[in-house]
Amino acid sequence: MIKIAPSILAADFSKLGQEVLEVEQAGADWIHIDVMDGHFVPNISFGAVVVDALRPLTNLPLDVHLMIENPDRYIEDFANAGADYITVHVEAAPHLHRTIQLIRSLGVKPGVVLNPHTPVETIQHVLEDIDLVLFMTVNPGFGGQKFIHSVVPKIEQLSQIIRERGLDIEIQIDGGINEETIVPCAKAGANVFVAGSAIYSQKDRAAALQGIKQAGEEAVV
Ligand SMILES: O=C(CO)[C@@H](O)[C@H](O)COP(=O)(O)O
Ligand SMILES: [Fe+2]
Repeated sequence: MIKIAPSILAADFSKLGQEVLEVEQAGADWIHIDVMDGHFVPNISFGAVVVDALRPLTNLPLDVHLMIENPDRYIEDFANAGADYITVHVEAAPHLHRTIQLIRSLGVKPGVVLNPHTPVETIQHVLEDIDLVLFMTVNPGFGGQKFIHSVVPKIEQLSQIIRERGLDIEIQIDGGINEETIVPCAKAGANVFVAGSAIYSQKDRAAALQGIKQAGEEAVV
């Protein structure tokens, strides 16, 4: 089953609640929340107060993508704010088991994120401990960037490892996802897709979201 997680980074922040409800009605499966600190990535977005504000509005899973240094310092804030998934970059988490255990101990599903050039081998020792792997298909920091195709073999590599080890891990893709780019990723085994500009920049967000989802579902039949 293909899940779509609209990224609110591309939404109109002056009416964020409405923007979330609109994609929920359009059939969104999760809400993707991009947290940027201006250090790990060259951009600043928002913090846990936004998760806290959105939590009462929707029952959809809130998927928090932390693009920050020292993620351990802020994980409790995001858990208390109501995050369902918290994903941390392996490039920013040198004590990865500790970080994953912290997320799990707070009742939140842990995930790890790989930048486009970071090898799958870097997470092979934590796969038994996580619920989600997020492959970046752009360099993190901004919405609206071009999809990097050379990530697709990494998705295939992880899918094979997951099959061999009999694990239950969601494979999420983030960056430049649209009706075309979802196809090779879904074929490679990914099942959760973040889409920011491809949904929020469209007048008919419902048609955009459903078009992307349908393209993903058709790719795997
Ligand atoms: O994490 C990030 C960017 O760092 C993403 O979640 C973007 O927000 C996705 O935007 P599009 O590439 O779909 O416009
Ligand atoms: Fe993201």
